[in-house]
Amino acid sequence: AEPTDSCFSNILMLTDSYKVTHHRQYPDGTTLVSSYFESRGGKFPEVVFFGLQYILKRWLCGPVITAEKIAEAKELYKLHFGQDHFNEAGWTHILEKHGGYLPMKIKAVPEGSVIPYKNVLFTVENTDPQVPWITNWFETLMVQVWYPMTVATNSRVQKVLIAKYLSETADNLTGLPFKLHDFGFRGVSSVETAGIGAAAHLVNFQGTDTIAGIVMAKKYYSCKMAGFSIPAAEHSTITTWGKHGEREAFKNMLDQFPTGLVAVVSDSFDIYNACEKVWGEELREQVIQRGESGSILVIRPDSGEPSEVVMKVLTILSKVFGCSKNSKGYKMLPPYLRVIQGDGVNYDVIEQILSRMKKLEWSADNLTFGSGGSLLQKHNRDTQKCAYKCSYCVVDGESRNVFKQPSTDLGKKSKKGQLSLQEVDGKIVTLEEGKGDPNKNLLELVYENGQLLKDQTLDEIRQRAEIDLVKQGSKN
Ligand SMILES: O=C1OCCC/C1=C\Nc1ccccc1
Repeated sequence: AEPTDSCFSNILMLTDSYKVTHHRQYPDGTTLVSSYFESRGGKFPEVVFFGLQYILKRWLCGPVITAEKIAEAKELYKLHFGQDHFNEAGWTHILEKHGGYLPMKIKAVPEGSVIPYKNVLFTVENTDPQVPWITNWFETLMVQVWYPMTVATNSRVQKVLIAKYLSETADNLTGLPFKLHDFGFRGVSSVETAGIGAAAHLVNFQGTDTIAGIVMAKKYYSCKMAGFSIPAAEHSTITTWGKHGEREAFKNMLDQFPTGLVAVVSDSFDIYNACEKVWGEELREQVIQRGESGSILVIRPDSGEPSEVVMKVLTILSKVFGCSKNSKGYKMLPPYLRVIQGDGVNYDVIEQILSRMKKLEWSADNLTFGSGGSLLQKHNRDTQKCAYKCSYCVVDGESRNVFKQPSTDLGKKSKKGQLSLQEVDGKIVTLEEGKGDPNKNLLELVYENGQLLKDQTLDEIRQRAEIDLVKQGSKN
């Protein structure tokens, strides 16, 4: 566990209140509770599993239980419930017998795996028969994996979409990793959310402005530099030059960043005038001359109906700077000029823009997208119906397959018995009631008794999550 200055450093207080009372609710003689996590369904038919390793490393590894934390929790729950419900004896047992390490075992599918929903993604069980209630104590923290998993899933679906249009209208897919840039830091609910959400996007892409994600990927996924960005203007660095200062402001951008890529938001007053008169006439020569060193100006609209604005900007720019046809016969701006659309972007808007560009014979390679709230925040646990349920237990030595099957919603039916994830006839399926072959279980032991047994890197995770580029390419 990392030295936290946060007030959330006592995991005895990082659970739902009702769970504090659950040790008294299991049948006497219960020695094992085994639970599992799945996406029961939802928006995307297959999910990218990502983010459990962060939760394990952040909260569950090492001697996380101490006498001080037990005392602090005991006091808090006495006030919270008005009675003594906190299981002081149980946690003291873990402290004394296990040195504060959690007697728990977790098997999970490798991170970055792309798994059809309705499949077990990880299983949890207690390793000390005296504390079976520990399995579901940590449901609260571990189910938060819904967030990075859903962000990675949604981000990947957009990668497949953009790859499709690139394979149809671009010379190659080289630019794909940078075609969806993370703009979401300010739009999420916390710095931690930004970190894990941005890291989830970086499973699929390499363009980000959410620095928290870089830090997260470095610290928890052994990735030295997970994402990249470029010098870019914001409205204040343009508008401070005055209503009639846009030319100076734009020229300053070219002067301050004479080589490489530079992005300039150009809609402060009139994006079309900015493209035609300022970039296209007043600064035209400098833009072209800059291109001689391979440098690129990225013009950024930031308002208006996205597909209409992008098309008008492309049309104006091609009029003043010219354009050529690529190997697929689609129009390309000169190599020193590109466009980035970062306003109102989501899956449907990307589809709308790229299909309209294709119809008007423009290559998708002219454009990059930025996405914020839709990429990192516009999700909830129900988007992929993520749930954690007990499927197996042992009471007085007797094994029991456990399940729920609500007559009022069979979609909430849970899996029974000991589960394993296996490939059967090329399909990934979940085998229930102990029917799986332990040697073919895709779930791997990642955590046992406070130790992380598998330390996965972002690099390997990216490979696992890679989309089928060949299939995309072959579509043209
Ligand atoms: O507009 C924004 O909102 C908030 C996040 C950053 C941001 C823009 N950044 C950027 C980076 C690279 C090229 C162009 C823009």
